[in-house]
Amino acid sequence: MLNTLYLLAIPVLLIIYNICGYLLRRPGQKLPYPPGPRSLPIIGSLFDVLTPRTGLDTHWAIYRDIGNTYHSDVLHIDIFGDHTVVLNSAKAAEELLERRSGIYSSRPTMYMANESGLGWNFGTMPYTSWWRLHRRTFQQHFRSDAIAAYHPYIRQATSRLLRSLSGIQSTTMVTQYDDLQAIVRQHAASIILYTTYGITEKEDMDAFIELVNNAAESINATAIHGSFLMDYFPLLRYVPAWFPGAHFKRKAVHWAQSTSELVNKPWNQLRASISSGTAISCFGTKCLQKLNLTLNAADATEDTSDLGMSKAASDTKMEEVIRNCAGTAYMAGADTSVSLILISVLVLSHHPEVQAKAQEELDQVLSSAANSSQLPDFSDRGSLQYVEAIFKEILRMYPGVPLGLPHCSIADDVYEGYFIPKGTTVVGNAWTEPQSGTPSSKHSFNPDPELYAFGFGRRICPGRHLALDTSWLVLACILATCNITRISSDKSKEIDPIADFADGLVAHPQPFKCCIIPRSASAFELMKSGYEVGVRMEA
Ligand code: HEM
Repeated sequence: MLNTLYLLAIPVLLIIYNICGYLLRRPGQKLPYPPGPRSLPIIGSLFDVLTPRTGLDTHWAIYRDIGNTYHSDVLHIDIFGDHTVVLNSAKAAEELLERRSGIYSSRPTMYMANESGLGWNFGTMPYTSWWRLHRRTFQQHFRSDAIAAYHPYIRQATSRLLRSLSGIQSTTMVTQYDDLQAIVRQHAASIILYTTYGITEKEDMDAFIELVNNAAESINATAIHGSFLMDYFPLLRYVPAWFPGAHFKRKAVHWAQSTSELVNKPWNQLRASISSGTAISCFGTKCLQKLNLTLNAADATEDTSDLGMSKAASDTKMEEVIRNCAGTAYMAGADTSVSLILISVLVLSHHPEVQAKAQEELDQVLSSAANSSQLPDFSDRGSLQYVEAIFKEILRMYPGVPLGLPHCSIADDVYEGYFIPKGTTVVGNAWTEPQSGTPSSKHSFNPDPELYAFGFGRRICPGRHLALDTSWLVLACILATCNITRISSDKSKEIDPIADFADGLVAHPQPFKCCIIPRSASAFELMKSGYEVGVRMEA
């Protein structure tokens, strides 16, 4: 009975919602919306977006294909009166999200993410002074020059990754996806936990890796606009979790538990280590130290005026900002670099000729360095142009967060004669670059994929310097020491690196197998010793 009532309520709410939307439409709106699927009464283009074509369809591939159908790089999708504009070209994304960033830097209200307790994650916040305060606090410590201070730890973590890969190699020829994924996850999480909270203890690390793996599911599932009906019907958030059919609410309650633990547990641990005098210098300690210095200084200059409250009240708020930034970094950094490294391994396994050419370059550059038989280091990066080209090409062909986080317009706008109303969700689709060729077919890039894989304008990923340094070093070290091959006896089950990705905010390849084999006995030794032998200091 309750189920029937619930099902009847949905169309009634839809009709009221659409009538309100129609009545509220601005009279001046004469220009057409950008091209897109025909909008049916009430539901709009819902079926064009939802229709599963194969079990492996992803939102970014669907958007790209709809764009091809309508021969337009700017698409308009209307679902239940909610406007989404998808930008399927660098040109359109650059014009709207970069040049007109004054209009397009907000976020749509992410109802399901908020219900899942993600309101503290500043990636989900609209363009307000509260967001600006978070962004400024975060950026100061994740700039390119600030990241260089973490290079010694990134080398250590890369040594651990190589050692684990060499361990797999000694026990079995075939690298199973689960083993590879576990090694890469451990690597990414250890770097972000160290840089953010100064966490180095193995037991702590393991518990926190498990925590972020559970919590990352929430942002992965909720951040693509329209993944949940609640994005179109905010009223659904008032449905109680016990209500029949309200699976989404039960999911949100479950996620809210992990996301709350994620933002609080490592933060409380950092606070405790500061109190006991055992804290390691990291994002959290540096921010808190700066806050204390500012509070104690007579000429305090920390700009908290944005908060619109007294200095005393803003102290507590500032600590909340720092805690939120740390939690956002922890969540954003633990999953994304994993996808980039796994994609790199998968793509390289399909291109032995590219590996051979990169190894030629690496051998040449490393043998001319003062101490031969070394691993590539950050100071070699400028000389490794072919490795750089591979890295950029992988970012271009397989951007790890293809749709980024949704932007939202805060004013009416017109682009190429099309009307984009205020409040439109605007999505830059980075998955539209050609996925043909080999991961080495280019040496110059316009646009630079290092930028476009990381989003746009004022919301561009502020963690990209850490992500790029971390992933580049892994790629260069694996290329220097290993050959990656496909499993020839298992061809029927090979993963097509172009098609087979799981849908969600972060694009993870479907499980695949490969062989990661040391190139020689000395390469095997190097994998086991890592940077511990002959670490070169930064120039
Ligand atoms: C390969 C790894 C990564 C990729 C591909 C990536 C990509 C992205 C993309 C596409 C966005 C959305 C930008 C937009 O709205 O236009 C984003 C946002 C963000 N990323 Fe990353 N990211 C990566 C790693 C990281 C890391 C390691 C951190 C933290 C240290 C981080 C922190 C953030 C934050 C805080 C935001 C939200 C920015 C805001 O809303 O103002 N990301 N990232």
